[in-house]
Amino acid sequence: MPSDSLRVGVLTGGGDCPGINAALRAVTKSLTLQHDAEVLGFLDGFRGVVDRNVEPLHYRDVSGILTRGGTILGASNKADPFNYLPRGGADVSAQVMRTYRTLDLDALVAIGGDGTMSIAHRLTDLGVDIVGVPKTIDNDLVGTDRTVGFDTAVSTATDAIDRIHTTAQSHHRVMIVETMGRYSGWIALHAGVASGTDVILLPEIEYEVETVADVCRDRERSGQRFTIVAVAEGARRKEGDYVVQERGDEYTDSIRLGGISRVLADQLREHLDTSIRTTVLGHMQRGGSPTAYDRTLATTLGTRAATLVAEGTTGVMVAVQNDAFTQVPLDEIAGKTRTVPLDDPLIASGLDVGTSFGVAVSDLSEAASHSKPASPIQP
Ligand SMILES: Nc1ncnc2c1ncn2[C@@H]1O[C@H](COP(=O)(O)OP(=O)(O)OP(=O)(O)O)[C@@H](O)[C@H]1O
Ligand SMILES: O=P(O)(O)OC[C@H]1O[C@](O)(CO)[C@@H](O)[C@@H]1O
Ligand SMILES: [Mg+2]
Repeated sequence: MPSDSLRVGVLTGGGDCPGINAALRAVTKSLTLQHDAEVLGFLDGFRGVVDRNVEPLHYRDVSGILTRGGTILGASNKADPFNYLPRGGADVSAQVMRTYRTLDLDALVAIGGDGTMSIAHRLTDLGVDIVGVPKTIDNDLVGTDRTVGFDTAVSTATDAIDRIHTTAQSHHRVMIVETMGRYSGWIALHAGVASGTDVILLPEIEYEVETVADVCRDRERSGQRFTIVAVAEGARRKEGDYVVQERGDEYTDSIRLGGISRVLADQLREHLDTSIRTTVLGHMQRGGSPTAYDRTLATTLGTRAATLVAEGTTGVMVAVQNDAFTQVPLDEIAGKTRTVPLDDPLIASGLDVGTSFGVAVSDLSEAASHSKPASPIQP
């Protein structure tokens, strides 16, 4: 169906998060209002591209979704066209190319996380013109300081830990709160510092059980008869393994992390008589209305993606670096994970206010001085 006007497909890949709808609204409104483009929305991420399950997106379709969590298009984290799980892991990228050409698309906007950007990069090599928009509560995409959804997840986790605080205090307990984030500890670090937790355990710093137990004991001795621990789902004890909730080809990465809070509780019980309770925040962190920050970030990144598509700059992801907006080539992002660097200023500030990161401060300072830039993690 040839057409003179710009035709752009848009999809939302990977796990959902607050602010995706705000980005979708920005992309669609900007393309239709400023560039007179036609916008087509694929349903359920790349699944919709493979199955050609697509709907036109008009201005009115994205009116009123700025504040709404989730994604009106639906998402899938099992629809990698190069390893298409609904068809036993087959390579169905040729089907993606057929859809792209049959619909006569000029470009595709992919709103997603690291997995989506890796797929986008491979499709770029096949001739698809793609612009990525970074979203994920995990904040683990390289090339951008912030991803849409992270700020809201941190707010939700902070609010939850604040609530845990009062019951911990009343019952003189050790309370362990488990956050999401896969192999990076951004949510635990930010929510932990924001809520003043006593211990923050990150995937980037393998913890020592004895050090965590010492913090609880020292607090009790000094009259503070409760301790709050924020633990990222990807955290593990020194020389220990990741705690995996489920394994299977149907899961992203073949591994679904989860359960470290209960493992840690059992480890601490070997050292403490104190009552210990655990809370897994889980998918609650992915829900709710986006914060003002996530709404403005999504709107800025979404409109910039539309502008890039209109001027023909593709093969990039829009990004924010040092408070300035920019774009990064997809080949610099694909297959990488942005972990928390040990010299992150928030770790230093946490240490300054007496927060433990589960290891001796001297060990941490030593490691920070040798810390390398973020690199891909092979679990
Ligand atoms: N390095 C990679 N290269 C190619 N495909 C990948 C890679 N990492 C993940 N994928 C695939 O990308 C798809 C989406 O990945 P994932 O579920 O991680 O979503 P995402 O876009 O990264 O968003 P989020 O991490 O926020 O959920 C999955 O099908 C996954 O198998
Ligand atoms: O949607 P699922 O398969 O439960 O995935 C959960 C994972 O997705 C995320 O919510 C976002 O990547 C991670 O923090 C978490 O480990
Ligand atoms: Mg991912």
